Amino acid sequence: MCGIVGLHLREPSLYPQLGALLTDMLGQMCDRGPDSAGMAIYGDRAWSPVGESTVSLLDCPVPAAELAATLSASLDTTVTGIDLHPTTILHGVVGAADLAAAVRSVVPSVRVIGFGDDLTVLKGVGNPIDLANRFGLPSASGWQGVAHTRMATESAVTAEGSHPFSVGPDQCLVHNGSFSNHMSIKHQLERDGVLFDSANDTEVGARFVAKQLAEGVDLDKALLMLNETFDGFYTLLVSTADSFAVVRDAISCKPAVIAETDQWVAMASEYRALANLPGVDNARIFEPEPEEVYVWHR
Ligand SMILES: NC(=O)CC[C@H](N)C(=O)O
Repeated sequence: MCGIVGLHLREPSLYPQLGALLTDMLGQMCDRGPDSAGMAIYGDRAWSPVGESTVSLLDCPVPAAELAATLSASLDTTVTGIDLHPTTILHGVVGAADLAAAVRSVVPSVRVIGFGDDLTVLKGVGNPIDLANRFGLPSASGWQGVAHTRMATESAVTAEGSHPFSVGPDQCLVHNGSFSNHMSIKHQLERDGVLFDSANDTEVGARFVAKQLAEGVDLDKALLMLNETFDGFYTLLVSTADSFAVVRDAISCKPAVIAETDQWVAMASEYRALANLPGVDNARIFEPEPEEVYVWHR
């Protein structure tokens, strides 16, 4: 199983409702992955203020305020820290990659689970709705959000094994299914210098896409390349700083439904997660075709 939900808002008047809408969608998918979950929000101005970058961390051994004070001194700018156990969020007027590098030099054991100009990633072990409420997801705002409930197939039930995998700037990938040739692709990526954080098969897909994007390949092409390279079962939802994309394998046994209106584009593993969205009765609703790449841009 595993449950995927995602919402790309076109209508700015809906931005304040993003977190509430996404929480409702996530709640419908709890039974597809009740043990751990994760979510990514683009554009929440408390977590990702305009003009600042944001870095999301997992299992940070230092209180957020203490780490922020240390980083503020070393980077000579104001860094703000927010504790959302087991996730920590930091934001400041410094490049996202520089902030992440500074964090790693202060706390080498920490795991960076997301970084960018607009993106906050939150992950944990436990009931997905309990986690969402603990993180404050229902009151989050923004223009795009993704959430995932995990039923582990390829690695242990841990916070770092939960999705989204966010390994490039403002990028996220969530997956329902399992890749069957991920170890050989992982070894090839490692030979190319790519480093991994977990034993999870989905991380290999995320690293593969991030590598293509870093090399200047566009998202459509990167997902076509993923189709050509990865075997196994997958429905993937991939998001970037300006895009929202869905792709499935050739057999497409992992469910997916897309709904689209003038105000939003939404995707979920099952229709019931879309049923409460405003205006869904007038949405264009369809199941994505096998090996077809669907991309919407902001
Ligand atoms: N049930 C799933 O879809 C699992 C997704 C992925 N293979 C994982 O282990 O995290």
